[in-house]
Amino acid sequence: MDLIPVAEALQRLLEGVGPTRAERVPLAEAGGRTLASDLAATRTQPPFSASAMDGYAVRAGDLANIPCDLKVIGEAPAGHGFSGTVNSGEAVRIFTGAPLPQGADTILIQENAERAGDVMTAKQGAALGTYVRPAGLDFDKGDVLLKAGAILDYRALALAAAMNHAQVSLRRRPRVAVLATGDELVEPGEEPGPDQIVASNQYGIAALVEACGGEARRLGISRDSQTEIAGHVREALSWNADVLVTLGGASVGDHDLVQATLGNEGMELSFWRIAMRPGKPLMAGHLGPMRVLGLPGNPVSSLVCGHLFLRPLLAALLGRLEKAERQEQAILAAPLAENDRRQDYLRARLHHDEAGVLVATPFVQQDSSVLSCLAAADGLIVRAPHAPALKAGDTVAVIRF
Ligand SMILES: Nc1nc2c(c(=O)[nH]1)N[C@H]1C(S)=C(S)[C@@H](COP(=O)(O)OP(=O)(O)OC[C@H]3O[C@@H](n4cnc5c(N)ncnc54)[C@H](O)[C@@H]3O)O[C@H]1N2
Ligand code: MOO
Repeated sequence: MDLIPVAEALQRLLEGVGPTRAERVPLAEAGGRTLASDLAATRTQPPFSASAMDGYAVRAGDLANIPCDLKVIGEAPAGHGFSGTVNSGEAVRIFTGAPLPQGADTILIQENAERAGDVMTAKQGAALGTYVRPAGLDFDKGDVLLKAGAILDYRALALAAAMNHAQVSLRRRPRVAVLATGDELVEPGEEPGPDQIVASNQYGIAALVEACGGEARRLGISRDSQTEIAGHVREALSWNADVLVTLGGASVGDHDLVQATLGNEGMELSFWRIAMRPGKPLMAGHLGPMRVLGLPGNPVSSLVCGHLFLRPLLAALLGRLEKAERQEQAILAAPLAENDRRQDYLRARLHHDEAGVLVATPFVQQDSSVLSCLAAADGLIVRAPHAPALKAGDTVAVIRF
């Protein structure tokens, strides 16, 4: 069977994936989540012309000849506007955030004024409108400032609050069940038998899911038994998982039972085996409404495939605005041999040289079981199938973690 190009696999994976349903969530619980609909301002901000500094509300025309004396006729702290009018020759003591009184058009900061009783001496002039924030400087009622699909990061969250939304309509977090498979695996903290290793991927994938706005549920480790794997698949279905991610058992060995088991459970296979390294045995399908992403067992293969496929799948389920992987150009620090038919993803350190140019240094060790290099890498060098040999100083495409 031919290996499928990465771009085609990604396109097929995302085909027909729509966003999860919307739910109303209190703003305090909305951080990091995704808006389901556009958010418009319910009020104008600032709602009135306001002072941007502590000082005196004056008429700019009164400051034509400096120094000059103005009569202080009242005070306007934030939250308590002055109700009178500032006429020529008058000033109001004002504080940052207070509404600009009627008649005044300019703020003279207190550093440029001297006060004696109810007389203020202006020591410097101020151009018309200085330190006045006009009403609507930030936004007007009805302005759509956050779009459906935007992530409510700390900045967007503050803006939603300023727009006076106590609740927001968000996409339900996609549910992702994560199943590790293999007789050789034990959970971290357990004592492995003589032929066993500690399983790692399920923790990495679950963390990736949470970081991408999903809700992860680790189903534990299934032995290499069709009955046991099937039991976990049903568990994922009864949890109403949007996605089941299986780890391992995806290749061609006698004990690689995941695909066959899923097939017996009714999974429709979308594709299997991708022209990429690591990650060749990646598999995708769906079992009723539940998408299935079968990742290879090698830890680096699982996590690189998670980065390249699971992240965009979660973005699509959340209806997020930015889905495409951003590639950058970097200068190679070491030569690379000609590539074979699989698109290569090489773990690399990235840094900026003295001239500010991005430099990529591939790790010598690229075995797909070596997690330490993945954790130390800043990104991946991407090499197209059959890319020619490169020397140090040549340009490569990179993606950052
Ligand atoms: N004859 C062939 N053999 C293999 C091929 C092939 O095309 N022909 N493909 C190789 C490639 S590429 C990969 S990648 C691996 C992936 O195979 P599986 O997805 O079936 O993974 P396993 O065999 O179950 O495990 C591979 C490796 O990873 C370890 N593993 C599994 N799960 C975990 C986990 N949760 N945490 C940590 N480590 C895990 C497992 O012990 C194995 O060492 O197949 C090649 N073989
Ligand atoms: O594709 Mo496997 O993921 O090379 O190691």
